[in-house]
Amino acid sequence: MDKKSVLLTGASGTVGFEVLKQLLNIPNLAITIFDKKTKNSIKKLDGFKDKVELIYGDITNKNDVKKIAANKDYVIHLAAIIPPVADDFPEPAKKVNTEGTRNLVEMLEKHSPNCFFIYSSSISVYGDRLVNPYISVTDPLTPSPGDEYALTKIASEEIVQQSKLDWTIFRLAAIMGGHKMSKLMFHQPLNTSLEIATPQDTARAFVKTIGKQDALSKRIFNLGGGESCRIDYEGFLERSFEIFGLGELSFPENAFAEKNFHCGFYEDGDDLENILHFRSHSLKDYFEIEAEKVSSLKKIGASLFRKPIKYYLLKQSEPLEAFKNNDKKLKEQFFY
Ligand SMILES: O=c1ccn([C@@H]2O[C@H](COP(=O)(O)OP(=O)(O)O[C@H]3O[C@H](CO)[C@@H](O)[C@H](O)[C@H]3O)[C@@H](O)[C@H]2O)c(=O)[nH]1
Repeated sequence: MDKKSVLLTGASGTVGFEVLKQLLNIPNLAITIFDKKTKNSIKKLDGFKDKVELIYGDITNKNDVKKIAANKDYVIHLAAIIPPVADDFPEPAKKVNTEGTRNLVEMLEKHSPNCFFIYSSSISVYGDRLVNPYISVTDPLTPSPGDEYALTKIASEEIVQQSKLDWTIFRLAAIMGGHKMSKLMFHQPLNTSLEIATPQDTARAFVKTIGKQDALSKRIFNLGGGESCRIDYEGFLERSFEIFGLGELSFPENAFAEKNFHCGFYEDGDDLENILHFRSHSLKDYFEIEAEKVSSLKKIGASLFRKPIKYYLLKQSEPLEAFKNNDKKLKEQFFY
């Protein structure tokens, strides 16, 4: 059998690193990985040097991208700046997410015109779906105000769809596991309908695109964990706090936003599952995996320092800050 050649960008990321590990289990693949050179990427990727072609570089730099663009059969493009950084620094996010995608697409059009381009977009493109949480790919793209990241993903989707390459786009649901807790936890309204997917299942979808080009070609899919991965955000946080030893979810009124975030249930999420069969985790599995990561010592520590930890978390709540400062604009953004 012919050796197929795969390029993976963003290989040290939460999803990317899982993709890398799974790609290595597939026979007859020549794998090239590309990532920004950082302490984290060096730590995670250098050990794979003898198994893959490892190239560090800047996705926005034409010379760097030229080095990885030739003779590829599959390109899994994950390199991106994600929230909260993307929303705090919209210009770099636009440059990396949108212009980086344009750069990569243009180089591939020249040097690998027959490759299959697999792009990772996000559920954030649908915006606030509190009222109508069942989401389909044909729904309007109406990002929440201030969601700069979603705008970069919408612009990139357009670049991909208008390219001369063959492509597929996956709009990723809430990927849970592997990300650090951030101020974003307070941007999500507690009554949000949440469908998660683990990084492992998400990665499996990307890896299983290999050999499935015909079924995926020029189509956009919602990628989520399915019915067994659904919960409301409050329930999700309650169980997470329990696992970490943080006790009850006891935050004051106005700590959490009431609107203008994203997430929902993917009504047509089974379309991708029926083609790729990538799901293996339910919510129960997710919580078990997370619980295993928390050592008894960590859990005891968290129970002892529950109060200061929650105080520290609460300090990051922008909705509460907006309320306290009576910041009209932000209050309108976060509350009814
Ligand atoms: O200029 C940059 C900035 C980031 N990266 C890399 O991009 C990856 C991003 O990973 P991470 O921040 O962990 O994001 P994930 O949660 O894995 O994000 C995945 O899922 C998102 C949707 O949930 C998509 O938007 C992203 O493209 C996709 O990588 C990492 O390897 C970064 O080093 C670059 O290569 N160049």
